[in-house]
Amino acid sequence: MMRVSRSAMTAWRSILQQTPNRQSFEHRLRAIGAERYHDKHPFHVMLHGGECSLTQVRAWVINRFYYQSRIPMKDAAFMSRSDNPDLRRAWRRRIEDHDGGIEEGGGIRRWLKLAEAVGLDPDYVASTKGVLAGTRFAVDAYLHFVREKPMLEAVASSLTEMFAPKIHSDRIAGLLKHYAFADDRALAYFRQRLNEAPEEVAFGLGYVLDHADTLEKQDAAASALTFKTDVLWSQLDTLYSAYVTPGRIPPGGWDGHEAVVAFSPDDDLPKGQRL
Ligand SMILES: O=C(O)c1cc(C(=O)O)c2c(n1)C(=O)C(=O)c1cc(C(=O)O)[nH]c1-2
Repeated sequence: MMRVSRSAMTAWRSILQQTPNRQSFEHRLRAIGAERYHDKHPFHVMLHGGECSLTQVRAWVINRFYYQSRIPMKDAAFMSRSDNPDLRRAWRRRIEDHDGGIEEGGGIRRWLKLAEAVGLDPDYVASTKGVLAGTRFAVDAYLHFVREKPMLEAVASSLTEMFAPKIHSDRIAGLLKHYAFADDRALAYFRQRLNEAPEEVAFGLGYVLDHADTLEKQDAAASALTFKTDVLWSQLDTLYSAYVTPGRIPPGGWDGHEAVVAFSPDDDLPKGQRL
């Protein structure tokens, strides 16, 4: 029988440990979403289950706009750091998705259609006045992360999008079922994301799996994705604290009345708590 020395065994074990397995790494990334993605946040459970008052829906639309508005800024920041034309070419459609062309607009304009549908002045929403400080802090942290961290981590932080199609489908179904304002025009943002996100995810995931070629890099990428789940969760925590129980709106936050321009059919419904 061939004898293997203890030192050879140790060397072999360490080689095995340092050789990252692509499949198990992808599994590890997906497990982060299964455990921490914001579909599980109580605010989303309320929103999709028809438990939010219209005021709470409006607060969400106002605050979430801040995230929308910063996404193309973070993508532009990302592109500005890359000297690789192939990477920039693949990435630039993200900016087009959100900004669109002059005539048709993109995701930002579609979000403002949602703002109109819930009876808010879209100019107010676009101004980002009334956005909670906690929302700004969380979203700005994402922007800084993508500006400053290694490219691998910057791409990995976008991978929460792997979990977004399910939340967008659940949201379309939930809003249509429970809220009179919800129609195709109001929900166009989410339907369009269902078309856009899969290609972005395929590219981002491929990039991360290719470039995380050591255990150390895999750990860094997993931490980046975890950080991003925190960014998303924190936005909903601050919203919940301000507009759900006990409804403590901090200084500077939308007061529940400003910029409400149109009576929405949902104003009539005796749903949940109203501010
Ligand atoms: O509705 C959602 O829950 C949700 C989540 C996320 C996400 O997981 O970051 C994005 C979006 N929507 C989205 O619409 C979007 O365009 C988007 C871009 C990104 C990103 O990090 O680059 N995330 C998301």
